[in-house]
Amino acid sequence: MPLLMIRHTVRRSLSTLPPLTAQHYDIKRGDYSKVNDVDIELFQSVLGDRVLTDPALVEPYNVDWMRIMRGQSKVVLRPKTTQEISKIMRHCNGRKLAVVPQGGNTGLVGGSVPVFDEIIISTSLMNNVLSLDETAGVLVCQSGCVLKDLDNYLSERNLMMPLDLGAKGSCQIGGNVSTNAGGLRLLRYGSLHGNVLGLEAVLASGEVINSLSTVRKDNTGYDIKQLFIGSEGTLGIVTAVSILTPVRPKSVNVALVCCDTFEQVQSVFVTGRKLLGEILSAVEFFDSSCYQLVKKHLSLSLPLSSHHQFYVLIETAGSNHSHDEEKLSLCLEELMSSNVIINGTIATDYTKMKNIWNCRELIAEAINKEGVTYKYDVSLPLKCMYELVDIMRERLKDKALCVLGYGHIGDGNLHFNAVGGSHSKELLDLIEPFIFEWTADRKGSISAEHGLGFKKANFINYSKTDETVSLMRRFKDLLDPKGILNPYKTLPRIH
Ligand SMILES: O=C(O)CC[C@@H](O)C(=O)O
Ligand SMILES: [Zn+2]
Repeated sequence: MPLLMIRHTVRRSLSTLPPLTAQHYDIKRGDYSKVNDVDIELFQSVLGDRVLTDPALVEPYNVDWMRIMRGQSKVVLRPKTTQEISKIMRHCNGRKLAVVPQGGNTGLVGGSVPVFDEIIISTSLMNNVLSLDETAGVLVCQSGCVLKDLDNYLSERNLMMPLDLGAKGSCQIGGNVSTNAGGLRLLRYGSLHGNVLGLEAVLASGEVINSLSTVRKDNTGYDIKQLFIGSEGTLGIVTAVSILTPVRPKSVNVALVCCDTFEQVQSVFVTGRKLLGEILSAVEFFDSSCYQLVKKHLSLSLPLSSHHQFYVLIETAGSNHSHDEEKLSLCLEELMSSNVIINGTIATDYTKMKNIWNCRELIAEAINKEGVTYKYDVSLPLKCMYELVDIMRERLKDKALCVLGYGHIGDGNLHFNAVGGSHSKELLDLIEPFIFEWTADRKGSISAEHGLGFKKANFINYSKTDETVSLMRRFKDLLDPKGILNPYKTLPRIH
């Protein structure tokens, strides 16, 4: 029996330009069958009226959050149970019908929407909490639970999700796990590879792999769940997750500081780590262009003047409010007296704290309102992280409306965004493959946390060796021999 039914909320983007379809990408449809009436009848026999074929209802599932990619799926399936997914997959595999699993559809690399007419399997109705062990702090839930709903549920029990991201109001835990989402507190709580204790997944054949362990230590051979974390729905459909839930901190403090140079931003991080130690829970940075866009599109009241080059958000999470606040104040004083920061403010109440976080968390939303965005999410050594933005700003001058850099400085993760007035091949060619080469030359990763999806799949070799990609293909062939699960994604496309 489910313990709780939770609500599903949807984040919408307001961009109005028509998204690109497969024709724009010069890629061929795979050798898959087309959905026919007999297939629809079979789906209806399993799901009843949870089969959508009305084009108006299917449309939102075909278009990604950024509204830059559109698939042409004719059918959306909305299962509620693992067994229903298993039956659907058995049929699709037998008929060689391609499918795309979809959670909250908040991905940024085109991984969650169809490219051609893949059947969309939405996990939105799989939103039950299955168990919570409050003593061990282990939650087990279906994959369609919305991240924020889970966190709210846990907060009533003084626990929290180890993961937090801007899309928390719509993204689903199954999507988070499938894409190995990083987010805002990885610095403190670590990645999903460490926090997920177990999962359940349905393979292309319909076989259910129950690896839903709830123990912290399980050293019984190959750790199969790790293969599904970050596989972007290409190896199986994650249907349930078992995850660690840390104790919710009693005291949270947030400061925003501003700097003139990126060297100073790095010093904020180094000093913060040294002086705040174990209570440091997030260090995020954004440049002045981000701040300007947030101001322009979201009319937030900005806590500091908008004329500085860089802003750094520092969060502490601990158990003793006055002690933590004092430590944070001392840290800011030290940064001021050593001329690392120009100004800074500490939020003294929840509203101010939320306002500072909004300035950071809503950057992606503000950028989306500006125009067609070329998004890159790279891991780089801290010392050369912003150099990339400077180089790109020079390279794209006169071609891009706006160039922005922000990200999770504590994780060495830069989000580089360039905004154009419309879809522009010229702009794209100036960015790619240059940005991947530059990143690979510095031993970075071409995807720190967003995944490869459709957009970055063909560039995997900048971050993985031929032998590794070949091994990935062998895993794919083993688990999905007909290649029906999320085709055209993650692995490089062979034309
Ligand atoms: O928009 C982006 O490039 C990053 C989105 C997200 O990962 C964030 O950190 O806000
Ligand atoms: Zn991010």
